[in-house]
Amino acid sequence: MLDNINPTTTQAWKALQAHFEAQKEVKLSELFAADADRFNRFSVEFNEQILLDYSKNLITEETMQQLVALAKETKLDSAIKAMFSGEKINQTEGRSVLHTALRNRSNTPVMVDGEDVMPAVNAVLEKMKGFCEKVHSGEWKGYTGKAIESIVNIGIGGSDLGPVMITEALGAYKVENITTYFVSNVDGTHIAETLKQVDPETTLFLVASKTFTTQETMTNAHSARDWFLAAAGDQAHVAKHFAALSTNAKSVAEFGIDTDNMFEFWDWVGGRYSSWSAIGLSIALTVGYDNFIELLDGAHAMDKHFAEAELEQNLPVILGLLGIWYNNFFGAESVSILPYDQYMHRFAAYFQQGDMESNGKNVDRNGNPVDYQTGPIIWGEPGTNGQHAFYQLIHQGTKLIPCDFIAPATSHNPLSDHHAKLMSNFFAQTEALAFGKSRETVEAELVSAGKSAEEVAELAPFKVFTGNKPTNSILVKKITPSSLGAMVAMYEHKIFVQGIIWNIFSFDQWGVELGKQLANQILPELKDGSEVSSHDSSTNGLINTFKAWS
Ligand SMILES: O=P(O)(O)OC[C@H]1O[C@](O)(CO)[C@@H](O)[C@@H]1O
Repeated sequence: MLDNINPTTTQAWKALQAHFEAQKEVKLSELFAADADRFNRFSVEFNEQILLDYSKNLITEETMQQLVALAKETKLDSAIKAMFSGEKINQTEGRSVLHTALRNRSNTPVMVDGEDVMPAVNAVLEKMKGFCEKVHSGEWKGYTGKAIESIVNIGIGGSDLGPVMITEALGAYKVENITTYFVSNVDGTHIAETLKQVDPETTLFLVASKTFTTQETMTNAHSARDWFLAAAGDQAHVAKHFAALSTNAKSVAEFGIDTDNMFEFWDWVGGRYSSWSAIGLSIALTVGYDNFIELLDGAHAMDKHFAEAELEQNLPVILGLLGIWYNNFFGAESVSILPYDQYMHRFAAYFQQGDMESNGKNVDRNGNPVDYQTGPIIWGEPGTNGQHAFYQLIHQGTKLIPCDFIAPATSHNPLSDHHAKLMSNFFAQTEALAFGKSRETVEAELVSAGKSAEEVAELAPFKVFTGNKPTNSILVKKITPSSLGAMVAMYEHKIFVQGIIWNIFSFDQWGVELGKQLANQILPELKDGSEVSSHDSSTNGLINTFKAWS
């Protein structure tokens, strides 16, 4: 059981509040001017792979000490132990939270209900390995004897976003002769457009669903099967073209997928934490099984760091605490994740679910409404595209938006000076956000551009950058399966840290249920043309207009 501590009642919270009042006007320019060693003081390196520079945050040593005190007072240490040891910390669903066991490469026993889960984890990995070997070697043949060329992963949420993000992020590692597609949206366009690109004789569908009941996924899976059977004819051919990644063997069999083609995982794997499980089969098929294992290795190294490093030196803890500083004391509403790496273009989208589905909660672990802010809004796009879209607001808007800038030191595509240009933007942006441009500098520039005194006075206010916008810089040596695994695990654990301190349950997602229930009620009402009157006037009006127009 997790401790149950309202963070706002702790000594540390009160101290942080007083500290915030005393230093909320602090200026990054002054902090840097006063301390030549600030970069060294506020940066941590992980395994010569990842450098987290958090010196461009609105913090002093005292801030960090008090934030760490908050983590200690809210019993983060014991919560970390509880998670890794398989305690049922997902209390509203009565489940352990063990995505860390899926990548437990040291293979030490992890117990759930008195049983070590590692033999089952390893058995599924072996099965994935064998399957990948057969598909990649061409030994696995479709119903006309041809090798597999296309993989279509059908899943949504955690059964889609992680595999999409990781296969894209590891684009440089893709195996030859396999093209992977992802279908998630129940909008028929998604599956229809995908099916136009593939050939039933050479396509393997992975139906990825923890529950195997999700409306979007099952609808797409049925349409894929219909399309396949229209070409293949015989139901017996399904076995060569459909595999299931699920916890629900019964529904997999009912769908008609041979359970030999089922890759199992368990209820102690949360959907949004499931890329490390059988849900990762699309990853292993796309980038190769060995690279999938390297991904797990990287995540495991971060797990060890999270479990063992001092809180003051612990990357996920530092990130989590900084997030709390802005979310709960500065009143920041969102966090932007900005990867300066085209391969990582879905990273922010992935952690939108990871973070917002985990920590978007308004009751605490007692079931009482919280009277403080919990999970932030997560958003972002790859740099430099974001610079030409929304950075204006980050630089000169009225909202405080803490940003995580992520970039690899080495590019997989060292084409002329592209990477130097990309990186110059990465460095420039955090510098500009931190230090801005003063009125004096703006005026001097306008004068030297030959503007009159009147023009200078007129234009200057619009060209001033106040600066003092906080950022983290995450410099990665190179985006490899291992460093990516470490980075994903780092963000996962950041979310954990914050959920513990906010005294909420991070591993359920009841908030997605109501919409599903109502959609199920509305669906039969759309079947005929009769007028609907069972809802509020807006919903009735929309449904009836839809019926009239469709
Ligand atoms: O893997 P499943 O069971 O199809 O669920 C898909 C997604 O739906 C959710 O339950 C709700 O969006 C997610 O948590 C999950 O990742």
